[in-house]
Amino acid sequence: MAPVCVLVGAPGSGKTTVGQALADLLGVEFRDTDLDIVRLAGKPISEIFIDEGEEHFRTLERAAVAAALASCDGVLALGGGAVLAEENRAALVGHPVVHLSVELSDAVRRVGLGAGRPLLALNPRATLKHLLDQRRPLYAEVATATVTTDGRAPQEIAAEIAALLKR
Ligand SMILES: Nc1ncnc2c1ncn2[C@@H]1O[C@H](COP(=O)(O)OP(=O)(O)O)[C@@H](O)[C@H]1O
Ligand SMILES: O=C(O)C1=C[C@@H](OP(=O)(O)O)[C@@H](O)[C@H](O)C1
Ligand SMILES: [Mg+2]
Repeated sequence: MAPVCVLVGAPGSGKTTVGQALADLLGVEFRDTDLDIVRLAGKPISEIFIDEGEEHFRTLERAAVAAALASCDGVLALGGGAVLAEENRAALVGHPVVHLSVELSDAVRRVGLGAGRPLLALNPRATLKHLLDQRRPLYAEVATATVTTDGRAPQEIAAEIAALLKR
């Protein structure tokens, strides 16, 4: 069992939204490692960061990525920081991985004040700029395809990915 598509990209690139739209379009399961972590921990990600810290969240995330890659046969969205771990990047080799690319202005507009995203709680724009600079090479490293999301509707992006997967 393996996902038909794994979505990676920065916070606000639309992994969760486009992932759900793509799963609906393909008639397959939608899985999101953030939702798996929240369900297992029994609390929101912001509370995991407050109570146990980011390192603990990353440990839960590595386990969630490994479990989802082994058990999901639909569309799988990862959290934006999953690619930071070498273990996760290695686990993605051989899977169809789509990088949803987003420029700073659209990402800022979409995440707003960063509600629910603890890393963006303090200064969303500056933090997102830093995250994008740091992570763009990592998203590119794991991706087998890149799809631009700026100024485009989730349905349109999902349709482009569906067409890519048919090739
Ligand atoms: N292509 C898009 N155009 C406009 N808004 C979008 C788009 N994709 C996502 N959004 C909105 O941006 C916010 C973040 O989207 P989300 O899917 O949670 O991103 P991610 O999972 O990559 O962090 C949500 O409010 C969502 O409705
Ligand atoms: O970029 C990150 O490090 C994070 C992104 C979030 O997911 P989204 O990319 O779906 O917002 C979530 O996993 C957590 O808040 C950490
Ligand atoms: Mg998400």
